[in-house]
Amino acid sequence: MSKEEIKIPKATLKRLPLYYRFVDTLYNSNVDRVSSKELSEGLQIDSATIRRDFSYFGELGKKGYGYNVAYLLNFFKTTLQQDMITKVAIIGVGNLGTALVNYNFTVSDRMKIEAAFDADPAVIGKHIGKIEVQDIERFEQIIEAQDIQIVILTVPGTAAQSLANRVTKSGIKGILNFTPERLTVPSGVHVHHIDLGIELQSLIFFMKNH
Ligand SMILES: NC(=O)c1ccc[n+]([C@@H]2O[C@H](COP(=O)([O-])OP(=O)(O)OC[C@H]3O[C@@H](n4cnc5c(N)ncnc54)[C@H](O)[C@@H]3O)[C@@H](O)[C@H]2O)c1
Repeated sequence: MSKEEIKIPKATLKRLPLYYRFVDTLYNSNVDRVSSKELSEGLQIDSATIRRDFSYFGELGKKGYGYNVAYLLNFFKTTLQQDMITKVAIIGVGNLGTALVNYNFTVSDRMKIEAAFDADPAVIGKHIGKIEVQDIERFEQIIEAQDIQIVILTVPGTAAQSLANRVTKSGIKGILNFTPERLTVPSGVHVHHIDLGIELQSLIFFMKNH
């Protein structure tokens, strides 16, 4: 069966960047091979899950040999389309937005926040590193000119849905939503919701129960 015919579960896809980052670290430390047990210990994901995840991607390793790190790295890189630069815009340059623009994804030099927007005249025109905060009124014009593919929302929850409507109308197909608001978007648009509260809660749960 070809890779295209296999429906890879969302949970597996969400773990891909973790695998990528970990394998990249191994590669940079001159490690040649890694077993699913080592991956499991390093990533704190049980080895059965790792083996199942990897089984969706075909023959990535040999039994008893472990996985070839260079091969894995290349595979994850391609799968994550790391060889294409993904341009990201952020809307809402307050506490969280400023931190994210400053951070600008050290995991990869192929994903970049290239534009930032806000509605507050006190924030518009500010520079955060190389990024100048633009007036949200100019959103459509700028994302088209800069070929932006993903939008991060770090605005108050009350502004999130109307901005999501505007963002999807402009043709953006991916939103990373940090607001507490559950967004309704047209089909074909992907929304990932990040909630530190839920992450913490699940960490506490695992600490208590495992
Ligand atoms: N997901 C998480 O784990 C997490 C953690 C902290 C905060 N948050 C959420 O992230 C969001 C931002 O938090 P914050 O502390 O940075 O808030 P903040 O008030 O510091 O920043 C929000 C920014 O959005 C701007 N804004 C408001 N309406 C806008 C609009 N229509 N268009 C463009 N810009 C607009 C404001 O001018 C402000 O600069 C909130 O929704 C908060 O609940 C999420």
